[in-house]
Amino acid sequence: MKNGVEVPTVSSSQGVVVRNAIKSYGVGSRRSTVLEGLDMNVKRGTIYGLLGASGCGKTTLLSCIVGRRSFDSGEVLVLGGPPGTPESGIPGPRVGYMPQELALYGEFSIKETLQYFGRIYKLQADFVDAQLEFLSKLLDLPPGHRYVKTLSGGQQRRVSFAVALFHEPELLILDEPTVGVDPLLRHSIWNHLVRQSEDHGRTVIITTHYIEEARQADTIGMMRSGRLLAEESPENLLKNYRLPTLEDVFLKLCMKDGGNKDDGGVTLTTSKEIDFEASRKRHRGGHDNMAFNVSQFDIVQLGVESLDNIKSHPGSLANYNVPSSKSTLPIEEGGVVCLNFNRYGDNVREYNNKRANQPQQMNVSANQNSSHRGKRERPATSFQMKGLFNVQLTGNNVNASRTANNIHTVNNYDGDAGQITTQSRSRTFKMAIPSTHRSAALIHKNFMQTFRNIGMFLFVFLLPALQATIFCLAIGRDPTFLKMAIVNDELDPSEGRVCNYTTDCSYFMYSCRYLRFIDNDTIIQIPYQNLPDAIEATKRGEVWGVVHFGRNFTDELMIRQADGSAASNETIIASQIGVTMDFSNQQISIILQRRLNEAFEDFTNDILKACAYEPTAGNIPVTFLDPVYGKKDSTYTEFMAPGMILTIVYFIAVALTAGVFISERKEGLLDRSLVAGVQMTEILLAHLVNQFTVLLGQTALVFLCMLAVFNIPCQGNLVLAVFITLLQGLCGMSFGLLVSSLCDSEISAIHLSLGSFYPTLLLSGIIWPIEGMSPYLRHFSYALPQTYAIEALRSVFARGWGAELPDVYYGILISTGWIFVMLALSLAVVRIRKHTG
Ligand SMILES: Nc1ncnc2c1ncn2[C@@H]1O[C@H](COP(=O)(O)OP(=O)(O)OP(=O)(O)O)[C@@H](O)[C@H]1O
Repeated sequence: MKNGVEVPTVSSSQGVVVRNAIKSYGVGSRRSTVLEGLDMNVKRGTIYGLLGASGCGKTTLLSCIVGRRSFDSGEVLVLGGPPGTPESGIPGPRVGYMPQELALYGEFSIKETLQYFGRIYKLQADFVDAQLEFLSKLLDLPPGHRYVKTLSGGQQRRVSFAVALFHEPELLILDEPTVGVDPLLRHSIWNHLVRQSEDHGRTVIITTHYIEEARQADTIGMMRSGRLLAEESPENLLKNYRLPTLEDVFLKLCMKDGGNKDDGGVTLTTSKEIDFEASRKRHRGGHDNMAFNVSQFDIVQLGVESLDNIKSHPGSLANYNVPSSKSTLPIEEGGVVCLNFNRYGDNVREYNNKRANQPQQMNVSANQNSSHRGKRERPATSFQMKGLFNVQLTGNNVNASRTANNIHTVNNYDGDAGQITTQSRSRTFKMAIPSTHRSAALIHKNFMQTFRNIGMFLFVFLLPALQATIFCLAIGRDPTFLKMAIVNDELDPSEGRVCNYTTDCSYFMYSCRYLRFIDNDTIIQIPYQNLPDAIEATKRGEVWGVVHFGRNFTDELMIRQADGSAASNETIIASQIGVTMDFSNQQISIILQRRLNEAFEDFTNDILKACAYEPTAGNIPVTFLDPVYGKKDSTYTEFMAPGMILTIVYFIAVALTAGVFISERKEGLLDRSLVAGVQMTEILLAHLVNQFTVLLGQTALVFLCMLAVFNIPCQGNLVLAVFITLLQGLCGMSFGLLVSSLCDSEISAIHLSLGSFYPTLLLSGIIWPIEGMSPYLRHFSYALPQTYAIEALRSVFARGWGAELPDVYYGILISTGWIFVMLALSLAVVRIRKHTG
């Protein structure tokens, strides 16, 4: 017992052992317990049928067995070790997992699907082909070239089943494989499973809703409300309860359980099959003759006394069937004694060092019984270990048991790197070195997925350039063809209100001369007879405003010029051009004001020139000389362009990354890949390669569009500008990953992404200068992932600055910092959710 929890006893015949498993979902008041102290024993080489009503916790249990979730408390040993440790071989090719979801890539053909998993398992091509042929017949699969997405639901489930079977794993975990399969095929599937267990010693755990088909299982676990009501052979269940069908037995058990939940009246079986007592006695007696053999992947704990014996009698290792002279670990038919030092960590290190220096070798070969229809490599189950000695001491007794929690150190063989690494078994973060073949398989798969749907690919690839084009066409240009009412009381009605003017130095019809300088592209002049009508038209929204000239405008303007500062109020009023505007649209009002003022400046310049004066003498004395950076007439488009480039690239990366990961998780593909031994780092790496390649193309097109087509000026180093953009793309990918780790569905991911889109857009200085914000908000804004990056890109574009200046390198540093922060947050969320959901 440990902390009141019974320590699972491991024997060579046990495939899966679960003890006192408790699992809840949710937190606080929403917390609900799904598994309530469940015990389970699955013998090796047998079929275990897990039966139970929908929602009783079968899938939860299986996902904990394959290591995709973890129990709140309790123990699980799979193939001799807790999931996630090298002893269990999970994740890895020793297990074949069929989740409840289809877990298939719709764009792949059946053959490509098996080839992909073949690459993950590093299987040889001829083996994959042979298996495809065999399983096609067995499962009545459609031709291999058929795309998964074009198959019927039942056919897709059979392909999913084939994926779990085809690498011939030691342990098959099948979550409702026979759903949607016709009775004939169900029969042949069960026959196959029986052959697998009987002829090849494979262990099968299968859940099904068809209770009667489970008669072919060796053991049946009847589950209800997170507990096993019975765990027996079908024959015993029928015999013990004297009922004709398993369904009747299950019903009876449920009724009994409903009446008295604490006493189901069912005895659960436990297996304690290795008896080391005799060996222990011999061992205590004389230190000499202790000898025991263990079968494959048994974990043996040795007591302190045993270690003392080993230390004081180096030769006594021979007594554990370890001939020290040959420096070979005890192996019998692929069995391995895995000795774990726990309290004696130093001794382990010392001992391991010694062993490592010796040219010892241990061949660990799993699945000796399994047949091989073709040649294949088994990266995790057939390998050579050099100097692996891992001895655990838990007390004075030699026993054959271990717990998940009291093993703090396990030795891990990295098949690809060819190294044994010591790592913590506790819930600490561990970073695995990506394997080349799995990474290559994932990258290949990602590219196939990307290019298979060419229409979608082109849309995604061209989308940023399309958005950039739309931005340049729609944003920042001056409004044109704005209607203004012109009421000119200088015109003579008797002469038909004709607007004549001269271009010489004469004082004649200045109103018409002024109107001539109004930019016709911006303002359309609509003549009105009188001021009230024009004002009414403005109120009705027919024009943006009224330009009004008094009856004696030219004369009064002359008097005003002549009188200078002595001009009377009446003269000033009579000489003004009265403009009454609809100011409801700020941008339009600003542009109208600017154009009317520019027209007046041009008008005075024209008269002064005609009268042989210096034309600019009439201008206001504030003069803007040549700018240090930028152009005097730079547009709003140029101001916004850097922010738009980064926003487009950032949010496309967010959407793509979040979309890929959420759909992979929802469809069960992530679970299937991870159980197959794929590391999260490899999935990330493959996505990075794929996404980054697309990002490079997208960035090139966006820059081409902005700079070459729409002439947005870039004064600085183009490579630096591209680098900042790519960093923001990576930042977006990291945020997408965080979104996918937080959200269960695409809808919630869209909400979160959109929820972050507008604050980012508004707070990052894309639309409006940061300097316009309150000082407090400005601090917050600068902490966002895009603000400094936008400033940096703007400085490169408009000022031509390099990475040595703070405005630029802050952008680079803060983007990089955010990438790491968001990656770390994603991993933290993934780990928390593994334990809570
Ligand atoms: N991620 C989760 N968060 C909260 N509750 C969950 C989660 N996953 C499962 N549950 C709940 O846990 C209970 C057991 O679910 P589980 O999927 O293990 O049942 P099951 O026996 O496999 O059902 P079925 O036969 O229908 O697949 C159900 O009530 C389910 O709603």
